[in-house]
Amino acid sequence: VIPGWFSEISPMWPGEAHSLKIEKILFQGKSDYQNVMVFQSSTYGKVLVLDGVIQLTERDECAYQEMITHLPLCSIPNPKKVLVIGGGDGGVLREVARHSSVEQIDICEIDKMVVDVSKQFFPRVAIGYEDPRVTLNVGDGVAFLRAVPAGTYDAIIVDSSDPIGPAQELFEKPFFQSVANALRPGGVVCTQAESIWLHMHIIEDIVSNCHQIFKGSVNYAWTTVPTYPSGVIGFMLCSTEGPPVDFKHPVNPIAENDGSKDPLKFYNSEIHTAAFCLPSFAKKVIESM
Ligand SMILES: NCCCCCc1nc2ccccc2[nH]1
Repeated sequence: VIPGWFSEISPMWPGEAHSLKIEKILFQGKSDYQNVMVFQSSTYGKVLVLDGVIQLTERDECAYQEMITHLPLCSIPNPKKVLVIGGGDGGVLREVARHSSVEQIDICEIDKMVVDVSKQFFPRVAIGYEDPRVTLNVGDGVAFLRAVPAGTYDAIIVDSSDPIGPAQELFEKPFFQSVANALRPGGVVCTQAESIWLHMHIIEDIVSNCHQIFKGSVNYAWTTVPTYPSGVIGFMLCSTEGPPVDFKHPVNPIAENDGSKDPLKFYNSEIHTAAFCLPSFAKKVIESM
């Protein structure tokens, strides 16, 4: 441990640890589910850490929040009802709210402390909660989805942490099945799907489960987030049987400057299409299934 530095040590990336210089620790707490910490870094703004793993930094959260949201929502013509599982920081809500066709935004986050800490320390991320279309449910996403009537949502975004800790069940087959049930025909899901540099085996399992459950299209996309180990993180994009969804060519363009307080910083239609281009070592696993 280097004094004055935070190192992100986790069994999710053995033998490596991304480090950020700490200016000041702003919050440390333990919720019913995990350790929660916020610190002011010297070059990435404020940083949110759960159980020692960086969830977001002010400097680069735009890449993750914009891509996990607009890859699915720009792939269907007229999203109206959207569900967010996880995403308690509010960043995905901020991005969903940019879509004027959306009428209802439900979110199910298990840890109230994440919501409260984000509102206190990350107001430009938690601004998503201010949209009148948003309903917050504090609880387990697995139970929430079991209670959702079949075919309710046009899109579901699973902004989870990793399969170590409270999000473990969000990577298992029964959960994917409950997501498929909650989507309308031709509805879409986008999930946080790890790193092709670090987690090809986890990705292989996720892609296999998705092919068994989602009878529309199944695609893997990825983006760059400098403060995530390996510098990249990916997304599973799937659609249920019904009107075909071509994830690679957005049908529903989002204005790159939609007049909101914080305009898009990362997503655009070219990077949407590019996100599905994979290096050969990943392509041969993912696209051969
Ligand atoms: N909203 C949570 C995003 C994920 C945060 C935790 C995390 N950090 C990662 C780095 C590389 C691959 C997967 C990762 N998962």
